Amino acid sequence: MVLFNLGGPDSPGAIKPFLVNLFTDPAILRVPAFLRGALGRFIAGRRLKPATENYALLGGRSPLLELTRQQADALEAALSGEFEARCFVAMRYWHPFSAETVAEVAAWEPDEAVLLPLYPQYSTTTTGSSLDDWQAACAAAGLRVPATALCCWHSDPGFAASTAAILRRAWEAAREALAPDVPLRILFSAHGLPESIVKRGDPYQWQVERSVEAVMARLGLPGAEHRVCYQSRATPQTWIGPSTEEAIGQAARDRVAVLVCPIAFVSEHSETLVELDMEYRDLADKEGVPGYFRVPAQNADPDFIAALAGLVRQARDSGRRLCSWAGGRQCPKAQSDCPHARAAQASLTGSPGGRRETVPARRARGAGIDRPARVQ
Ligand SMILES: C=CC1=C(C)c2cc3[nH]c(cc4nc(cc5[nH]c(cc1n2)c(C)c5CCC(=O)O)C(CCC(=O)O)=C4C)c(C)c3C=C
Ligand SMILES: [Fe+2]
Ligand SMILES: [Fe+2]
Repeated sequence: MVLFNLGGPDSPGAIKPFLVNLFTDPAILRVPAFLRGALGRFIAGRRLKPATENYALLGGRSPLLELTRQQADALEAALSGEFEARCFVAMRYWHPFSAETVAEVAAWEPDEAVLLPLYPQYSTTTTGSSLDDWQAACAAAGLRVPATALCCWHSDPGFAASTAAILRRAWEAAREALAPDVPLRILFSAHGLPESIVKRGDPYQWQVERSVEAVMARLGLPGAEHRVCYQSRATPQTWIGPSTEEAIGQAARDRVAVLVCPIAFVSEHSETLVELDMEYRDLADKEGVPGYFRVPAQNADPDFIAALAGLVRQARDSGRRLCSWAGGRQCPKAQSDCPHARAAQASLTGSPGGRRETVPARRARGAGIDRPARVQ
């Protein structure tokens, strides 16, 4: 298995190159290639001060890698009795980059790979970018291994149930802390996206809404009031809304307390620990919201890890059905399975799928896993 996430700086000196990597990604900065380098570095420079201040509050570094490694270890342990599996981590904008992880994977010589982006909802800016990067790193290293990518698991029952259980515990703690006559509203806060990206067909917002429905259906609190909102606007363009700040302002006007539940992040990092726990809490105090509570991210919660293990089992049983967002079409609502389970199969496996081929079989026909060139 390979778990993908965005990555975060591991020291104050890493913040600038991390931001440059992020803002020069063509999936994030959609301008002609000849402009992207200079413009991306300019935007990264503008973001450096606030990002540095945020990471300083976390000791100068992001906890994301450590928490993702804990998830990887827990997932490996959860599947250990069933098949020989190792779980690797690849980050998009800071170490370990895909190229580094491809080298590790190649050295282990697996029969097959399950690619599991730790983004429940598909966005071209996250899952799409990570899988493209992985594919490019595999091609550069000559790694050919049958791979299944789990691209959209926004409504997976295990994900929804484990999230609902964590939310339920937080709801009960919040209710105990509040006076009985103060209403409590759940704010599902997802990372925002520029509106233009959604208009061009990115299914992320639609999938966020499906996740919220799936969690609410399992929460066991009929009538609990909830809203969806979007945080972490990082550029001056129009982003999808309402923003989490607006939702907090509305809660103040409605005189209701809020329980903020991250719905697009499955680990703690700067956008939960700083933005949600510090900035938005301060805003809620300032606006006079009668109570502010936050649902913890899943991290290595055992039920969540069991859900990931279920996804991996499903992927292995699927006959290597690949799922990749190709062509910018919206997920058709009627389709319960992932709607873009087509084109990437050939590109990731080098074959149109079908029976799994083992490492010895590939070697026998001279097409074994090539050892990658030295990784930078
Ligand atoms: C145009 C900019 C950005 C888009 C689009 C975007 C989408 C997006 N991001 C996540 C999850 C994470 N983002 C993280 C950090 C981060 N993201 C942006 C910008 C965009 N993200 C910036 C500039 C940063 C750096 C931090 C900062 O400057 O505030 C992180 C990791 C942070 C950490 O502490 O490790 C995650 C995770 C999602 C899910 C998403 C779209 C769906
Ligand atoms: Fe998909
Ligand atoms: Fe982000």
